[in-house]
Amino acid sequence: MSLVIAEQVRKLYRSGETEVEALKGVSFQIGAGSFVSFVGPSGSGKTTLLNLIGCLDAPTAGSLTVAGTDVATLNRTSGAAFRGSEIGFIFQDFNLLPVLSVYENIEYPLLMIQRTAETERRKRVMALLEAVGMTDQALKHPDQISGGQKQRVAVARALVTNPKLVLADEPTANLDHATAFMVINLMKQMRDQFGTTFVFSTHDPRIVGEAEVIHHLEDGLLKESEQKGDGSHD
Ligand SMILES: Nc1ncnc2c1ncn2[C@@H]1O[C@H](COP(=O)(O)OP(=O)(O)OP(=O)(O)O)[C@@H](O)[C@H]1O
Repeated sequence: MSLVIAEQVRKLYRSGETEVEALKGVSFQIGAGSFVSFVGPSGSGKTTLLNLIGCLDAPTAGSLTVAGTDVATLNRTSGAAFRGSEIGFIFQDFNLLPVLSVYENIEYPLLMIQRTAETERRKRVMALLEAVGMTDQALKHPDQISGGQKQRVAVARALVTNPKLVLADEPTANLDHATAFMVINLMKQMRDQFGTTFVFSTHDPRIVGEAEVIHHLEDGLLKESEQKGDGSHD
């Protein structure tokens, strides 16, 4: 079953007289429960594509379906509700709130987006803290933990709403190689444990090999797609 279906997706940015065609017609499908990477040089369109899949922006042409919803049918309000229930986000600069503890950062989407009751919130946050190995750091604040630990917290926060899809734009850009490798493998473990589909972008050839499906973007076009092994998992 495909969670994301893109057909001839184009994105044109206009500012004044200038036009940039960031995506020039890309087609692909992302299977539910898969671990996928978009790789390509700077300016190839990775962020643009992840923003479209994340319903943060709309395609100029073509069709894009995410979790059964044609993203063109979403407006500002329904788009926000859709993202809140179906999609988790991980960012390269972690985006943790400095005034909140590790526990509160993970809990935040449940309060702000899903308005979950307290007992259920506690249950979910504790389970995610455990899953990402951060239980003993729960009361610390972001400035008291390492970059790798911050990204672990961000992975937990992305998963706490139980989304079908987690999107990570260059999640390892601010991490050294060993830590980058650990974070990517944590994401893979989370896919195994929760069945969540993970899609990340990178231009780091050292970690891209960890993905099971690799889409190569170049100048707004999909040049090649590789599937490693049989793509199946338990
Ligand atoms: N908001 C925007 N307005 C105008 N042009 C844009 C905008 N966002 C991106 N672009 C252009 O679209 C193209 C693709 O950019 P995009 O950020 O998607 O690439 P990328 O592969 O993510 O690059 P990087 O690895 O450097 O983040 C580039 O030419 C970029 O300058």
